[in-house]
Amino acid sequence: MYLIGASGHGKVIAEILENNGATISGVFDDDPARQQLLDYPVLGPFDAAKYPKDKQVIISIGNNRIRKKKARELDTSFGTAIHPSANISARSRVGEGSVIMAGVSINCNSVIGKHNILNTNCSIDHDCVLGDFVHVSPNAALAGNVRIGEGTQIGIGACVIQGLIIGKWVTIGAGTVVITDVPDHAVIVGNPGRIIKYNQAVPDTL
Ligand SMILES: CC(=O)SCCNC(=O)CCNC(=O)[C@H](O)C(C)(C)COP(=O)(O)OP(=O)(O)OC[C@H]1O[C@@H](n2cnc3c(N)ncnc32)[C@H](O)[C@@H]1OP(=O)(O)O
Repeated sequence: MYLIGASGHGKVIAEILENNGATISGVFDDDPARQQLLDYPVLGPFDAAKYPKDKQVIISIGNNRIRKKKARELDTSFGTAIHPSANISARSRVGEGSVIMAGVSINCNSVIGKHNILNTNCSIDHDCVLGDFVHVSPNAALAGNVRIGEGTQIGIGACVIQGLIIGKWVTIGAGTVVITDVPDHAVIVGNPGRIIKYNQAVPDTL
């Protein structure tokens, strides 16, 4: 597996892969200041043409927009990293490029999009549908039948009641209690959650 992104998020993914007995064949980052990720030297920017195509890639970048931009740029196949302690229903699906941290639960009939981050101990209940490039932060919880649009971040410890539709490129603040649908690009905080502003729109062509 190749990792693109040598930040703290990359460390967590590297450890998951190690736990699973996978081989990390290279770690890459565009930032020349990043020289090392755990025991792995950072090999500079990733150039897909230079590396064998038989190995898969995970984009280990926490920022949803940057992760999407990188995914669009790369003509390669993407792997997943799923911590052995994650509890994933056999009736749910996890898209390519997604990473599932320790203690995550995904209950039945849920669909997790591509390049998602399901962070430590988050809980995705039955029949949820998450778009691509979503990040559900540590200890956040989605009740049943929740839909999340592309690029949205659910903040640490936030919760979303059942049946809601959360738009794309939304930010749900830490600890927010979401009890109504949320429109695209909204930033919402508090209990009950209220919109405080809107994120800059992200073009579909990003
Ligand atoms: C492994 C990992 O590290 S995963 C990363 C997990 N990280 C997160 O979940 C972070 C989530 N981010 C937040 O909660 C942020 O506070 C955001 C994105 C909601 C807002 O950040 P900013 O855009 O910088 O807004 P800012 O800090 O200026 O706050 C704006 C107002 O909202 C309030 N506010 C911000 N966040 C919250 C929150 N989570 N709950 C309640 N109120 C909040 C602020 O107090 C401020 O109120 P005021 O205008 O009355 O002073």
